[in-house]
Amino acid sequence: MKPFNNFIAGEWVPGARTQQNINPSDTSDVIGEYAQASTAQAFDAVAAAKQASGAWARTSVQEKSDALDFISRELLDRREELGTLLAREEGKTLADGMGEVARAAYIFRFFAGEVLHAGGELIDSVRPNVRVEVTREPVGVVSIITPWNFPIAIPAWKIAPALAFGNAVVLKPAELVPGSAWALAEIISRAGLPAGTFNLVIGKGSEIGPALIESPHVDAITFTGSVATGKRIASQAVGRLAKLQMEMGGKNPQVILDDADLNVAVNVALQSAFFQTGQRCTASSRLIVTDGIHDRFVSALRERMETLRIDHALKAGTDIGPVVDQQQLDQDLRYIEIGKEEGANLVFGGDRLQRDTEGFYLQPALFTETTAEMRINREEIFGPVASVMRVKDYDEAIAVANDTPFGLSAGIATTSLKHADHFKRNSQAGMVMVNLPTAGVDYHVPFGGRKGSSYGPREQGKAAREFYTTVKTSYVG
Ligand SMILES: NC(=O)C1=CN([C@@H]2O[C@H](COP(=O)(O)OP(=O)(O)OC[C@H]3O[C@@H](n4cnc5c(N)ncnc54)[C@H](OP(=O)(O)O)[C@@H]3O)[C@@H](O)[C@H]2O)C=CC1
Ligand SMILES: O=C(O)CCC(=O)C(=O)O
Repeated sequence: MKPFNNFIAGEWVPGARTQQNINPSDTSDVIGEYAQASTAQAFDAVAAAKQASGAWARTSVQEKSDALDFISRELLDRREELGTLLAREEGKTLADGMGEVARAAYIFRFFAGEVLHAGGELIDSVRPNVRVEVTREPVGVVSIITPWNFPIAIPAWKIAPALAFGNAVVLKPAELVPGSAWALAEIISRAGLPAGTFNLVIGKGSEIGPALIESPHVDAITFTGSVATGKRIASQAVGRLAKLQMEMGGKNPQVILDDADLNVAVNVALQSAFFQTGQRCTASSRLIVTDGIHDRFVSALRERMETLRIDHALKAGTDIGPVVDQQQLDQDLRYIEIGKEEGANLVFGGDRLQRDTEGFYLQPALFTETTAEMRINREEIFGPVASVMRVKDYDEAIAVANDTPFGLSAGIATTSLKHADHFKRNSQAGMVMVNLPTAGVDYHVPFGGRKGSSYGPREQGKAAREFYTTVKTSYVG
């Protein structure tokens, strides 16, 4: 099998070794051999980006916009092929894989437009005969470190604005899912960028990550992943004052009030907690339900859970694919045991499932009679495991919802305008959903959270400009 190589300084470069990319729906299916970059190669990629950054920054906005548009079109044209690859390597369903590729395409299209809107401000000075210009310049070299759960959308929503605003890039995708990132890199390699503007290094974060964080040539680091890795990266980057943006975990609440439409409530809970195997930082794992609807809600949710088809990600009719790998499956099963030991009532699921192919299949699990202090309600599991907390009224619901070290996304199911409005204003989360799942966001508006979930400027939409540019104020006499 011919390996898929790194892309450094405009060349496809073999790594120090290779690693197999395995399908979590069928562990006998090897998707490909992917290069593993050495530390020296990671430094080479940073050096190449440093060298190229000036040329790309000076490239006309028309050429920048055309390049991003080219990438967008090809992603859209190939959404089925790339969606299949994504579903094969990550385990989300084909529909979700194709949806994610389309989302990546629309992100590139959005930033192809943003390139043309970049501009500054002309402001009257407080002094006579002086003019003030506020402009934005590229930050320089951006290291992009991404997780496995959105193998093409997350790289896209970091690469597209980085390039749109004139930066050079080094991408390090999660080692579990190099295929989608490689395919995206291959498209970018044909988009007409000067050599070195975009670089891909595939490999283990603990080995090549430090080069992308500690090199003095790296001006900014954008990371999505776990809190533990985020904190490690922050401590390495802040010492040399690199610009930093981090999206990390969540423990997102979904509030269900007595006055909710039961169907809506069950749909949002089912979607947010279990679809895409609960492997979304925006998934809701804490279902906070008021007393008057509690029993009806639990029984209706349970009934719907029984109908879910957990199977091979590429099989027609599959609702939920496998967990991404053995390590994540072990973590999910461990938390299910912890929940039981803590005295929570496992009303449905939680079992390992056997299917026609050998994969990491897990029946989504629902706990009831849980309390806010339980570890299953405080720690991010990142799997299809949700717990119901019974509360007496809205006031208790919002207090419980906010009682978490995280603050990414929060949802409420209600028909009360008063409660919906109060929740929007008082939820301590970066994103609030009313009668919608906590997961599944638009690509053209700000994305990010508060507290332990996020650090640094927001991602996506117009807000992305803040991280990928630096402001200059010029005074002209
Ligand atoms: N808030 C958000 O937007 C999101 C948050 N997440 C969170 O991410 C976690 C799951 O993703 P996962 O990929 O396991 O997260 P990790 O934090 O383990 O990994 C994220 C990325 O960081 C890399 N990495 C690991 N160690 C280092 C290091 N020392 N230096 C530099 N890079 C490093 C990883 O590489 P490698 O793969 O090679 O280890 C990977 O590319 C969950 O906790 C989830 O909540 C996930 C998606 C979105
Ligand atoms: O919910 C979404 O659409 C995005 C979620 C996300 O970025 C994540 O889970 O990593």
